[in-house]
Formats: sequence, C-alpha cells, structure tokens
Amino acid sequence: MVDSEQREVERDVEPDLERGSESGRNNELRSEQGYVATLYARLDALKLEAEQQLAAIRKLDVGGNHQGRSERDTFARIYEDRIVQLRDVDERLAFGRIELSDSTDDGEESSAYRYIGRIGLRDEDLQPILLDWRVPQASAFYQATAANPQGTRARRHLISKGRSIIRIEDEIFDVALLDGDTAELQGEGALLAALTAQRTGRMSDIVATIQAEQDRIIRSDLNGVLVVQGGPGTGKTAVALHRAAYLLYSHRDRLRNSGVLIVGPSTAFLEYIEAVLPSLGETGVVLASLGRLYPGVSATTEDAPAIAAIKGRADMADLVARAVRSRQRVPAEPQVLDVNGDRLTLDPQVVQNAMHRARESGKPYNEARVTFVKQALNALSREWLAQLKSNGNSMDDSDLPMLREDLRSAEDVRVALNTAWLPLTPEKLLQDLYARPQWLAELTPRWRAEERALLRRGRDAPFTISDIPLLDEAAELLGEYDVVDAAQKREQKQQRKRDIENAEAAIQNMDVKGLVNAKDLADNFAELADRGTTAERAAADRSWTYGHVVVDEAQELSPMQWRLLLRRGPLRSFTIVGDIAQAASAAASTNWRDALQPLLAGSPEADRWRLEELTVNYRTPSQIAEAAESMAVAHGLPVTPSRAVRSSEWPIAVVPTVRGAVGTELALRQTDPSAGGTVAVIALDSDRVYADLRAEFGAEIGHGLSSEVAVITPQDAKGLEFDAVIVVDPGAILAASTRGAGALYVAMTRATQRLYLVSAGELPPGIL
Ligand SMILES: Nc1ncnc2c1ncn2[C@@H]1O[C@H](COP(=O)(O)OP(=O)(O)OP(=O)(O)O)[C@@H](O)[C@H]1O
Repeated sequence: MVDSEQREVERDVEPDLERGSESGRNNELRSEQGYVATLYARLDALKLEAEQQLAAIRKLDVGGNHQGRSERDTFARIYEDRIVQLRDVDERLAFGRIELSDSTDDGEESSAYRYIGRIGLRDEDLQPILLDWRVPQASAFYQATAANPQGTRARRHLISKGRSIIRIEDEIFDVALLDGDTAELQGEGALLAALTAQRTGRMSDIVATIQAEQDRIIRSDLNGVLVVQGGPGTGKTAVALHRAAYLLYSHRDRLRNSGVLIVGPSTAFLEYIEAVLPSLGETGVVLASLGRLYPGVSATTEDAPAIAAIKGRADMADLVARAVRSRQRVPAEPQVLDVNGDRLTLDPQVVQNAMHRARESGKPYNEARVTFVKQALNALSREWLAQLKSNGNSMDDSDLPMLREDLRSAEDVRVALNTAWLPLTPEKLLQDLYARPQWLAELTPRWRAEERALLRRGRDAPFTISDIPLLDEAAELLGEYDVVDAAQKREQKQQRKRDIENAEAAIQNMDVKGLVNAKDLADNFAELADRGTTAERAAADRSWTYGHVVVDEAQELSPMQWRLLLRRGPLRSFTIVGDIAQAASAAASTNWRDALQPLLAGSPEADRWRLEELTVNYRTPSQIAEAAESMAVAHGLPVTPSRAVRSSEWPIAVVPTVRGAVGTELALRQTDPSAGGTVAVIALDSDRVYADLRAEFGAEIGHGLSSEVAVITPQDAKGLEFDAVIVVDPGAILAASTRGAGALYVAMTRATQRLYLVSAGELPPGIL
C-alpha cells in the first residue's frame, strides 16, 4: 500500500564496522540487494492484488443499471491506474537510505534505517518499508551534511541496474562509523554518473540525486510567488518539475481538482521534459508552451523582435479594451426601419439607453449584448405598439411579446442592432485591428506611425506567439461568443456537482470508505462520461483556474504574457524559474521586480515574492561555462555566478565550417561510441544550414530532438541540452538583436561535453 502517512521505515541492524573494506562492502551490497528484493516482492504482490481486484470488478454483474455500470467502471479505472503507477516505479524503486542514531535504554548505540524510493510501501502488517521521497522524513536524505547531519549518521545511495543493486555509495556523518583509513567516500559518485551519462534527447528525473539547495526549493511552501534564479544548467527546470510532483503529492486535496499548469518556452522543450512527471508517478499536470495558452489556437511562429516588443507591452491591454469598446456605436442619425411593411424609427437615444443598461450589467461584451438587444427590442416594440394603436389596431400590452419576436427576425432591425453592437470573437477583433490601419490609428492617437505600421498585416496571416495574450485579453472582455455555449458550460459544472453526489453514494454502496475520496470518484465519473480528465478539461477551458502555476524560462515573458498567466492562477501560487541573463526575447524584462510587476500589481502579496538562487552548474563542463560566462560579462549581462561540478576532456573547438564540425562528430561516433550522444547545430539561419547539411550528410540531419544531429535556432535551444553543440557564427547571433548576447549565452551553454564555435573570422570579445 502506498504510504502517504509520515511514518518511519526502520530496520535495526548493527552498524557494519567494516564498511570501508572490500569484504565489508561486498557484504553490504548483498545485504542491500536482499532488502531491495523484499521491496520488489512487495511491489509485485501489490500489483498482483490490484490485477486480481481489477479482474473481479470486471466480472461483476451489475445488470442494465447505468449507475451500477458507471460505478463498476470507475473502480476498474482506479485499479488500472494503480497498476500503471506500480509498473512505472519499477526502475530505481529504492535509491537511498539514511542511517539514524538510535540509543537503546541501556545506552547501547544502534542504527535504524530509512529507505527512500519513488513511492512509499508497507509490508503485509502495514509497517512502512519504503518512504516516498516526498514525505518530510525523507528530506534528511537530501539535506543532511557533515556539518548539519539532521539526526542522521550516514547517507547511502543505491545504484541499480534493472532490479539489481550494482553499487552503493556512502557518505558518513558520524566519525564513529568510520573504519580507520579504509573508508572511501563516494558521495558525489551517483551525481557525477548521472551528469556524465550520454543524453537521450529526453530529460530524466533526478530524484535519486537531488542536492540540498535544490531540495529546499522543491519543498518550499505552496503559497505565494517563488522565484528561482540560477545560471545555465543549475537544475532550474529539474527543480521546477520535482517541485510540481512534490506539491501534487503533499497538497493533493487542494491541487487534485484544480491541477497544476507548467508553462515552457516551446513545444520542443515540452517534449524534452514530458517524461519526467510520469516517471515520478504524476500525470495530472497540463504542460503548455506560450503558443498554446489560448485553447483553439496553436501558435508556433514568433513575430520579428520589434513587433513582438510592441505586442508584449502592458499598454496593449488598454488598446484591446478600447478596441472592444469602440465596437459599440451609437448611430449619428435616427434610422428608419422597415418591419413587415411598417416603418419604425430607431432613435439614437434608444440605442444609447439600451447600451447604458447593458453596460450596467457588468457582463462581458458579448453577454452584455444580449441585454442590449433585449432593451432595444423592448423600446422598439413599445413604439410599434403605439403606432399600431394610433392606426386603429385594437392591440394592447399583451401583444408586446409577439411584436418583439417579429422585430427580432426583421432584417432591418437585425442590421441596425448589429451595426450598433456586433457579436465578436477575439480572433475577429484582432484580425480587424491589424488589417484596418484607419481604425488602429483612431485607437492609438499617441503612437508613432512606424509603430502602427509594424502591426499591419493581412486578415488571414496566422496568429503568432505574441498574439496569444492579446487573444486572451480580448476573450476576457468579450466573453463567450456563443451565449448558448456558455450556458452549456454552466450546465457541465452542475453535472460535476451531481457526479460528486453520485460518487459519495457509490462509496457508501461499495463500502470502500477511505480508499478513495468522493472528488476522485467524481473525476472518474466525469471521465467516463467523456468529459476528460482534470488535465484535459483544464487545457481545453480558457477560464480554468489552476491551483499552482510553474513557469520555466520565465525571464522571456512579456507583461502581456504575465497578465494571461495571472488569469490562469488568480491565487498567485506560482513557481517561476529562469535566468535574467539568458533573456533573449525582445519583450523580456531586465530584472525580476519589473518582470513580476503585472503579476503582483494590486495584490497584497506585492512585496511578498521570495527569491531563491541556484549556484551549482550541473550541465556544462567548467571550460565551456567559463567561456560563456566571460562572453556574457563582456556584453554586460547580469550573470549569476555558478560553480561547474566537473570539467570535460574536450577543449572548446573553433572551426571554420559547420560541415567540418558535423563531420568530426559523426566520425567520433564511429571511432568512440562512448563519445556519441546527441548533437545540436545552433544557427540563426537554421533552414539554410539544415538544407546544406542535409545535402551533405543525408538523413542523419533533422530538426527534431530525436534526430542524430538536430539543427535548431537559438530560440528553439532554450532549456535543452545536448552532448555536443555546434554554434554557427557566434558573431551573427550576437549582432542579430539587442538581446543577441543572451541568445549566444543560451546557445553556448547547451553542451554537456563538447562545444564547437564555427567562425571564419574573429570571435566576439570575451569568449576565449
Ligand atoms: N541534482 C541533480 N542530479 C542529477 N542531475 C541533475 C541535478 N540537477 C540538475 N541535473 C541535471 O543538470 C542538467 C541541467 O538541469 P536543468 O536543465 O534543470 O538546468 P536549468 O537551470 O533549467 O538550465 P537552463 O537555464 O540552461 O535551461 C540536466 O541534465 C539535469 O538533469
């Protein structure tokens, strides 16, 4: 059974005084192998149990009763999920152990052990035998140091292959456990093994080797805005993902139904990180790139920097608001309308009054329009009734509803009311804004003509990443275009309430109190009714509000993007990770205080964001880190100094052609397979470089992360890493925009082993 409580896993063993010797270590290895085998046996037993329960549930005869079928399927789903979870944790099930001091009553010193793993397990007597890495008792595994052992005497890393423990590494904090000079401390071995392993194009979890400064951030409080600043490769992304897993585990009640949103810079980046959370047993998370934050539009291209800079500005929110407002127009003159042969006059004052009443409702534009139309039709129908009466018709107020319906379907009335207040979609509003220079000019009297010209484009041009927050802003002001659709959504929410009530009844009926809670069951009911999982529903719903929002590469975000994210996370529970020095986008801020302004403005939390720094570079070998850092400093970037944990045997290579560098890498694979891994060519003009390389080397060249050699732009490279990186024309990257130094800093720091700089002339200052 998964241990969600916080109990201690203890195993009483005499400390092995010979642990430093060869034979002592072999004994220890055997002993650990034995213990881990019992953990796997328990895992298998639990899996079998769940499989049997699933089979039994599937066989249940519930007749034709819909409720009974739905309950049965719900339970089947719970067992299926459980089986998947138990299967997913097989790899490195247990990866650590801490040894605690345990003094007996007669003063004897002995040790108690806690084993740490991906999930918690209990034995048949419900005694905990493995602690989930996220429970508080496991934190000493990550935090203890010789100076502050936190009640532990030693920490052990268990390094496994399949289900076997192949190596153990000890860090001893209590000198009494050391055996003279034979102890070999290998505390960093597991970490270094992870860091030097060849990259696969997919990020893996770091749960076995989380470092103390990272652990503190992962376990930091859920509430408020936490900013994690750190240089390249300091584990910001890894920490953000493990924090999401930690929060989902530790605050399940709060986050289970509201979900967690993780925002990354690009779809390639999301592909790179997507396997991490499932490997930590968490799936209820929505991953979205900045181009996908507005349901229904998937933007993959970005505007030229000057255009993106304008679209990202905070004052664009006012522009969108003015644009919406200007679509409500009071006619200058009275209009004569033909209604079934009768002639009615629509007075501007009638339109004005109806608008006034509609605005008073405080509803968004499209929803307020319903009130406007109703008010206008009321006024017109009364006018018509008076006219009919004065023409001798015997009619009274009871005829008003019928007259209103006639008016509603009359062509002239429809045209007049639509001209005054047209139903609008955000897409149409934005397309009009860009395609009608005259209208844009009316709305932006203080802008320079050149600024307006930058926004100009055809109506059918695809939306860009910078358009997404503008669409969202417009959607917020316009409300649902289809008011019927809005009513359906409200009905769905009601349905969910009913689902929870049904689920509660199901728990009573099936006598499984305590195993699941009613909300979990309701989720399952909702899934069965094809309304999707929490994550799916959240991703498709623009008005969804998440319990927590994680933003990676956050230094790139524009004020408009922050405004959008605040709408997704109004509780202001955020984990924001990034590096101001790596900012390469035109609309990015140059410090966190400015960047966070749109997120914190007007909130009592304004001064309460907290900053944590990461200072150890786990990715880049020291010689590459130093070159990149000195280039960045030479160009005035606010670099956060960090210490690289390792160096590489490969010096930085300056080469005249990209072909030469790719050829060298491909040849290296043939001669030294251990030097293979992933290769990226980072070039501004990636399409041309791709075409050239493809002609020369064929199918080994691609764009995606799974290709042998991926050709990408500095923008695409954000957050990724490769064994070898070939940076094409560093001088050109630097000169391409005012943020060129940030882009080059990103490009140079993607390498875990080898870096090539392709340059025919002089390298930019500061590099070597
Ligand atoms: N404690 C750790 N144990 C093992 N590997 C780690 C640890 N911390 C970080 N790493 C590894 O270091 C590399 C860099 O981490 P990550 O991508 O999270 O850094 P980052 O700070 O987000 O970098 P950047 O800002 O350059 O995108 C990754 O391969 C990650 O798995």
